[in-house]
Amino acid sequence: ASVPEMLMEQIQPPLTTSGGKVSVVGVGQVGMACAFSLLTQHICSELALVDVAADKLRGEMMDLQHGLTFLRNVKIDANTDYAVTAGSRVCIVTAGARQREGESRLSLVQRNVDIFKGMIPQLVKHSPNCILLIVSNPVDILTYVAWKLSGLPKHHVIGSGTNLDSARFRFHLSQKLSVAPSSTHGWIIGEHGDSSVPVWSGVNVAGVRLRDLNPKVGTPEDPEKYDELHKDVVNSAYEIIKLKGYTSWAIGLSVASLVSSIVKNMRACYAVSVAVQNYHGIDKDVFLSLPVVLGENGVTHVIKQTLTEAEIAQLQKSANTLWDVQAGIQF
Ligand SMILES: NC(=O)c1ccc[n+]([C@@H]2O[C@H](COP(=O)([O-])OP(=O)(O)OC[C@H]3O[C@@H](n4cnc5c(N)ncnc54)[C@H](O)[C@@H]3O)[C@@H](O)[C@H]2O)c1
Ligand SMILES: O=C1N[C@](c2ccsc2)(c2cccc(Nc3ccc(F)cc3)n2)CC(O)=C1Sc1ccccc1Cl
Repeated sequence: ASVPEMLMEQIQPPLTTSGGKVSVVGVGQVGMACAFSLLTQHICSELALVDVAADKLRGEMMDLQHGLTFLRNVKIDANTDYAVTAGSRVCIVTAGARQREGESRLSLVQRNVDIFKGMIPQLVKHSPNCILLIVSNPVDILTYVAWKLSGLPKHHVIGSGTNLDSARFRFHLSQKLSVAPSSTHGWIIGEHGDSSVPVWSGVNVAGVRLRDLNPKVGTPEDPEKYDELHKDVVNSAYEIIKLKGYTSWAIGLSVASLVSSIVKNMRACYAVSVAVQNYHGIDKDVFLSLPVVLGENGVTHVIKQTLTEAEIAQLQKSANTLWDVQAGIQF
């Protein structure tokens, strides 16, 4: 008899799949930060990695596997073949071409569309009921592209959107108030990145709105310059790129938080990129960030914020800009 046969008596064959499988496509800086955050926060019971760079892919898989002694047992697998992702609850997409020096957004979009054409149908073929979570940039446009290529219902496709923007905003607010970031609340919505929209009416600590304490909060006339907090969100993104060349830890943690709400059906609220046609007077078929409820079947509710005319105008301007870029895409 073999050692395993002498060691243990099999009662029944163990299942080869679990209910908590998550796949990450793209094992670059962002993808690996997502993977590490998922593992160390015990969010998934299975993790599959995919990339075109076969050696890096295998190296990252082995390196994570060797840390399992210090974690709960997670089945970690990796392959350039998408079959490795079969049965995933969530597929996180961080793969993509990086913007070249001076490259136009449309050019970068088309290069990423061409990458998505080979990726998205494969993910859906192996996990037809998965939630697609797009991180690759430009994230709002690529979330629309992923939805178009996937054939999935819109509420099964989300982009990380302004989840990271909001997290950075809450951090900067926490530093100004000397209160923990988890207790300083503020929602940034709309287009991810330079044109995001801070909803100042909702900025609060323990339900006390800063606008009720000082109506000038968020306006250029504010002597305490709270409006600088939104500028800091954008500036810090550029500063990190200048300092370390990429961003990883905050986006990895923010993505893991989104995945946690989905796989554990927590129904927590996040500002993520969703199909926004017919919300706030937006008539274009685009994806922008709004506060939504995330559960195991994806987006179950959109929170109906009261926005100012200026905020709505910014959303509609972004919707038109994205629609113009989307019109130029060769699917
Ligand atoms: N949404 C956000 O808030 C946010 C924040 C940070 C970064 N990002 C975006 O995340 C993306 C990844 O950033 P990064 O720093 O990890 O880039 P990276 O270059 O380090 O990693 C990209 C990975 O994608 C892989 N890849 C390329 N083509 C592929 C394909 N066809 N199939 C599978 N894998 C493929 C590459 O081999 C590489 O490992 C970028 O688009 C970046 O702009 C988004
Ligand atoms: O923290 C980042 N880093 C990135 C980055 C990561 C690796 S190389 C560049 C970043 C940083 C700064 C600008 C920028 N612009 C951009 C626009 C469209 C694209 F398709 C790709 C990148 N992107 C990618 C990205 O989306 C972020 S969040 C971010 C960016 C700009 C403004 C506000 C926020 Cl919250």
